Amino acid sequence: TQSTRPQRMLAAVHNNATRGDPRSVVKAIDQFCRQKEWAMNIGDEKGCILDSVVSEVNPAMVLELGTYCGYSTVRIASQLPPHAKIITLEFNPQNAAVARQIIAWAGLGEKIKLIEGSSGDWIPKLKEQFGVDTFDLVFLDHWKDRYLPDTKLMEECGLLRKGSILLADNVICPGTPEYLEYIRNSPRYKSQYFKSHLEYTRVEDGLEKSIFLG
Ligand SMILES: O=c1[nH]cnc2c(O)cc(-c3ccc(F)cc3)c(-c3ccc(F)cc3)c12
Ligand SMILES: [Mg+2]
Repeated sequence: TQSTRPQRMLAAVHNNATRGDPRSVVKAIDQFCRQKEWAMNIGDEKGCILDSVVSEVNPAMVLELGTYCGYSTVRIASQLPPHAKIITLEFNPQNAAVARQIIAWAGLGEKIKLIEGSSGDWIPKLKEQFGVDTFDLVFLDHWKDRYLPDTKLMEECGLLRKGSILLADNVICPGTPEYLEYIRNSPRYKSQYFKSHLEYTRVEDGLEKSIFLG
């Protein structure tokens, strides 16, 4: 039967990355996406901006909305201090199955909790189910129409504290106009735009970094 793109990406990781070496997993995926098949990982150019935000925040608790195949999950987790954790939500079971194997290959299973399901369902359950207090960093990379409702949901569920950082992918391509309008005009956030390009292309895209002011 026909393989899927995520399955071919996983094969590229098994064939080209060293087990237990997260940077080689990231490199193998970027190589696959540049040379073989485009895929919607954040990629290396926006990935470097992600890396700099992660190292600046040095988070103990991270929430990622949208795992896909685990590229950014691995990229973030490889930079976390010991005992720090990332919870990542993925809606698509096929993507989640591939992400679990890519995360395992990178050797980061201890730092990463992958939850299958919708962000709207799971965000209200994170405190009771996983003993989460607040998140130091949230990476929004799931579905453009969910960025704003999920941000409001995180506020309502008390998952953000003064100083929590939200980093949102794709605010230009495909674009998240309602989210940008809210976050840039709300007195409860201070935002900054990082201009970049859509992964593996020359199309403009960017990341929006926002600090929750409480
Ligand atoms: O959905 C996305 N979630 C998280 N990151 C994404 C990303 O980094 C890129 C894209 C993207 C795909 C194709 C294209 F031409 C331009 C942008 C998408 C996306 C957008 C609309 C779609 F219909 C399906 C995928 C996502
Ligand atoms: Mg994205």
